[in-house]
Amino acid sequence: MKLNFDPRVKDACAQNKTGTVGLKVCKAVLVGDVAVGKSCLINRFCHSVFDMDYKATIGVDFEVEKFSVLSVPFNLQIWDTAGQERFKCIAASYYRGSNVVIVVFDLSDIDSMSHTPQWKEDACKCASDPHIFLVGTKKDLVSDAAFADIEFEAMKLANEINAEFWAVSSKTGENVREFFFRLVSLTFDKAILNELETRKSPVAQIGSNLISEWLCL
Ligand SMILES: Nc1nc2c(ncn2[C@@H]2O[C@H](COP(=O)(O)OP(=O)(O)OP(=O)(O)O)[C@@H](O)[C@H]2O)c(=O)[nH]1
Repeated sequence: MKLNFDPRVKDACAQNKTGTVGLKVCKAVLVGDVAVGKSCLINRFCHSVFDMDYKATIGVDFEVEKFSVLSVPFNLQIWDTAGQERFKCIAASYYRGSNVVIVVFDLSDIDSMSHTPQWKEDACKCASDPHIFLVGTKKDLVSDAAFADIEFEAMKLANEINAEFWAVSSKTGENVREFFFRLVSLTFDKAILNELETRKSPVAQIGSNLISEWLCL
């Protein structure tokens, strides 16, 4: 899959012979109703597996995927939260500092889509200017005709909550890698552009360390 990067980001990375652009870390959090398929989406991407049996997430789970993007190391932290009401408080304490909020719903359960604006609002309260994705799962369960209607509604909703819409299936793997690679390229771009911005500003320097490095952006 071909990833598109901002030309300034490409230049900065191409000139990074001395490794001055260090490790970038991105925190992504998945939120959404019970059993919409959050854990399956992560397991499909991180471990290439799919399990038909439902095992509820207790509180939160966590995975790290390591990439090299344009020769710069990039770690994607993926936080899987529980959809069950009784774990909501625990899960919410892990939203803090997220760079990406992935609001998940089940394409075969329209109710789960109607709850996504609330999930988004709760998660974004503690996130830091995050990219927002609206992800419809279980695409394999809906017919093409039904999908066309749901897609129309989902795009409208995505527009309202400032999100990018993706439809995926963790069962077949459709769009899963494409979705995560898109997420990685967007957040990598943003991290590098932030760093370039910070470098331009003399007040942003503490001794010889850049604030962005100090903050691990
Ligand atoms: N057919 C189909 N089933 C799926 C898909 N993704 C998940 N499922 C099923 O949906 C059920 C719930 O999936 P999970 O990933 O555990 O859901 P969750 O959102 O993490 O649930 P909580 O941990 O309770 O919040 C499981 O039985 C999965 O096998 C999919 O793409 N297609």
